[in-house]
Amino acid sequence: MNFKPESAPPIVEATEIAKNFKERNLWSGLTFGVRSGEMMAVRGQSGSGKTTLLNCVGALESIDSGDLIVAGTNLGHMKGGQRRRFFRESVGFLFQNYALIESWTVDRNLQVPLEHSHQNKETKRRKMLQVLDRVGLGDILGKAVYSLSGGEQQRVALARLLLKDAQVILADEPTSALDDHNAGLLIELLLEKCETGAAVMISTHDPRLLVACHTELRLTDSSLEDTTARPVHAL
Ligand SMILES: Nc1ncnc2c1ncn2[C@@H]1O[C@H](COP(=O)(O)OP(=O)(O)OP(=O)(O)O)[C@@H](O)[C@H]1O
Repeated sequence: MNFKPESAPPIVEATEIAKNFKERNLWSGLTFGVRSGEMMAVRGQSGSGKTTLLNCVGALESIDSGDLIVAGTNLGHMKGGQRRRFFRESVGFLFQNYALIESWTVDRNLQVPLEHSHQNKETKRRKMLQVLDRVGLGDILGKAVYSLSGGEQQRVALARLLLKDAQVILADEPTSALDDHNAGLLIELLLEKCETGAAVMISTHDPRLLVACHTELRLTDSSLEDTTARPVHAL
């Protein structure tokens, strides 16, 4: 793919950021950047704070010190309501547990990213069917999410992500329930998001996904040893 690290503008800029839970320092001194068109893998053992880092970049949680600028906005200075708006407008998040509302239909879940769009009902329905098709699902708009398999639910979550025009895409272990075919599809779709200018950060151990990432950030659990993080330009 045509990723040009030097020429692309930074979308995520973290400088000496730290996160604590009570007396425990999860990570500190974390400095990295993710540029438009770049896909970064976030690695580290269980409990090293990968999900928390994605949550901070997505403004779902706050950092305790340092500067975190995402899509031109300094997240350190934001209050709760502003954070929620920032998340809604600028972030696409593929959650580990999919974050679909299980009692709702697929249609109602896919309406969420289109809520503030002025398109008419028929256009929205056509878009929803298009993204379902992209992830290999047919017209399942009327089905309740709880009636779908884990892999199908994960693909509905991916379809919802595709409907959102976000500058920052965050994905938490997105291939965990996917077979090789669907993992390949997910990688292809995330790289397409990169090509349209998004910055992508993925928490993953999956070698299928790691080889597709342009850069890598490693976290170590600071309760076990010193926290270090280093961006590695792998390609
Ligand atoms: N809101 C919270 N309050 C207190 N501790 C928390 C909170 N959120 C996460 N933690 C703790 O912070 C640590 C890091 O959690 P996190 O989920 O970010 O790690 P992770 O690297 O994504 O782990 P895994 O690979 O197992 O998903 C864990 O020990 C977790 O219990």
